Amino acid sequence: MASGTALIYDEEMTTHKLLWSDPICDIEVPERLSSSYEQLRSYHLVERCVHVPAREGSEEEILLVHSLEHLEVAKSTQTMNEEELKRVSENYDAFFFHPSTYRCARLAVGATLQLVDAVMSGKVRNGMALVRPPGHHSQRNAANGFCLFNNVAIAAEYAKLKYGLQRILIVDWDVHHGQGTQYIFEEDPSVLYFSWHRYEHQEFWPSLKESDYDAVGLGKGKGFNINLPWNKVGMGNSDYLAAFFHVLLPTAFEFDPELVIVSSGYDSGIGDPEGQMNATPEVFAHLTHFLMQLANGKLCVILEGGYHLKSLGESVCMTVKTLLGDPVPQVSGEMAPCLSAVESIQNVRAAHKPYWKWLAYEDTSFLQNLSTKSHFLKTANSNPSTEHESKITNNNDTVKVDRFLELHMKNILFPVPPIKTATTGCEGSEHFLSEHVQLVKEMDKTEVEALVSGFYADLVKDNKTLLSLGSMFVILDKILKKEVCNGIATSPTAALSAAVALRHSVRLGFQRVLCVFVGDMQMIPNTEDGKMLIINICEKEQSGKTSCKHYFSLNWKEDAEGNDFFSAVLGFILPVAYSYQPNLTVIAVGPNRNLGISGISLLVALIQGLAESRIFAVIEDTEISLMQNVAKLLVGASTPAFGIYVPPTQEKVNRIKALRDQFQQEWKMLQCSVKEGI
Ligand SMILES: CC(O)(O)NCCCCNCCCN
Ligand SMILES: [Zn+2]
Repeated sequence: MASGTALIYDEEMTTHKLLWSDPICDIEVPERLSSSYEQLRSYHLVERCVHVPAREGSEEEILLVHSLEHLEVAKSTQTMNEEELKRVSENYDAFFFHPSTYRCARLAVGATLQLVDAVMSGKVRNGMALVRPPGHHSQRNAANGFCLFNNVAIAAEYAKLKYGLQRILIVDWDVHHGQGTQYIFEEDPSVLYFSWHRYEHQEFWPSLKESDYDAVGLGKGKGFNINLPWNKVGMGNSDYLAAFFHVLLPTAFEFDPELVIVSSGYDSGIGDPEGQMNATPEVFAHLTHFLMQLANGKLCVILEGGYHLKSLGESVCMTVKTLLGDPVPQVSGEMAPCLSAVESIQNVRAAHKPYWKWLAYEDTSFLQNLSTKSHFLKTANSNPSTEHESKITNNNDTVKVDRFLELHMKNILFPVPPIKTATTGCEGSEHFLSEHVQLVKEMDKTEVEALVSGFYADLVKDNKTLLSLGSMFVILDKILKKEVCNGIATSPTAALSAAVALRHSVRLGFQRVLCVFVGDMQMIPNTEDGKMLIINICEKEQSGKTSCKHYFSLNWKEDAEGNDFFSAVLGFILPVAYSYQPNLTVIAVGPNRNLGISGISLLVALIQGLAESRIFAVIEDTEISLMQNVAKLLVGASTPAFGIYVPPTQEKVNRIKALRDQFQQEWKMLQCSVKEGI
């Protein structure tokens, strides 16, 4: 199994720079690259990565996407003087040439391809390339928006050719629409292009009609181009996460890419003069973590934009930290997407309904047909309360943003726990022990009895249960003290152990404990006014207990053909969990589980984004192979395998929709449509 994270950086790419005054292009400065690299060094992240050198992209590789004419024009600029450079630059929208631009652009292409090779050859699992000039605006025959060659588009064509790939996902989280990439793959069903971008109803650059949500691709490519326009500035963490839960991730898992490439622009982050958005650097750790669950972890992150140096640097570090497998920091801010964001999410889901199975039963019926887009213009003048009040009044106040970020990042970059996973010497653990795993000693009986005496004492009869509780307490303590990141234990009665673990965690001081219980829960602890939130995934309604704000019973029967649990995890469990913002997650699998190992693995993999990846897993001791799968995921030893994708049935979609409709006011991350008339 490939491991390791590549970092590609060559300071020669800092020689390209603007030689004359141009208020549009003067933000694309060489320091974008050097200060990002310095930030990575200051957090000791460079030394943890595998260094892969850049190289020059060849002319042949550039011609995979660009015309010979475009290549020749670019090549001819190397020997031009400033006046000639200025004249050539004026042929393009927002581009500048320097005598070294051509060389730098070829290095940017080559660095990108080096990263694709390192990942596809298994030399590393994933990686990041810090490159400039960026690429996603450049087109077959034109430079545009600071971009000369389309690095990411060339990488996709290169990967198809060299590795015979048939499904590549490009995620473009830059705040500008990568229209170049869209044009290149518009008719190509083997490349799924997703972009969100500041749009403001076509007001914002590049102000194209084809950047709107109804540009779904052409011909055979229909459905493989996804545009999510942001029609207001000030979008934040919750808007970005909602876009992943309700648009990108369900589509990405159905598409099942063999490789994921990110057009990683950080001008969608707070403080950036171009984006004017509010998302804080740690959100990129979450976005990266989600994409690492696709394509067996094969993820190539390529720098695009990002013009506030401090915001850019912090976001780059959050991305690389996550690629390295570090715990994902708690995401800040109110977990409630704004009305405008939900509208855009609803529109793009409606536009793509004809092309994706996961959307087949989502009813977008009450939407008027898409031609009457004016229907949603009503929020163009919506009352400000439903939009995010922008934390930073104007992003141009760089010093103010620097200070905000200084404070904000202080309590985020916690020390990485020395050990990933603690476990007892339980059945089957010998298979995954490594330097990342710590065996915990048993607790002695009297100590356990003392701890359990408060409650459930009558339930704890036999020695075996007592001992399993003992090791559980030791693991929980280590997680609480942040000596380990997560832990796993087996139990003869997982339901009892989970209940005891929940009570113990609350008593130890965890304020919000999320418990996801798979199987027959037998006993349901009371959720103590919100200190716990329980999601029970069971085969049948628990006797009498109906769902309420802090207790959900989600009926689910594993599909015989494969894994149909994606819609439940992405459309319900994660939105509720992110709304709740737990500081500990307990995952328990009881007897007669109703989910396959791949469904449970998906749940464990995705839920690691919560509670700073603090997870305690307790598994019924009869489930040896499940235990090993979960343990490997917690250690980070294996890239996830989630089985054969099966779309949800109408009945299952309706069950999730019913829960969503019922609880979307309590847990606002569930929102993915605006009801008529409110
Ligand atoms: C890589 C990137 O997406 O960050 N390039 C952004 C280019 C912004 C150009 N702005 C032109 C404004 C004209 N009024
Ligand atoms: Zn951009």
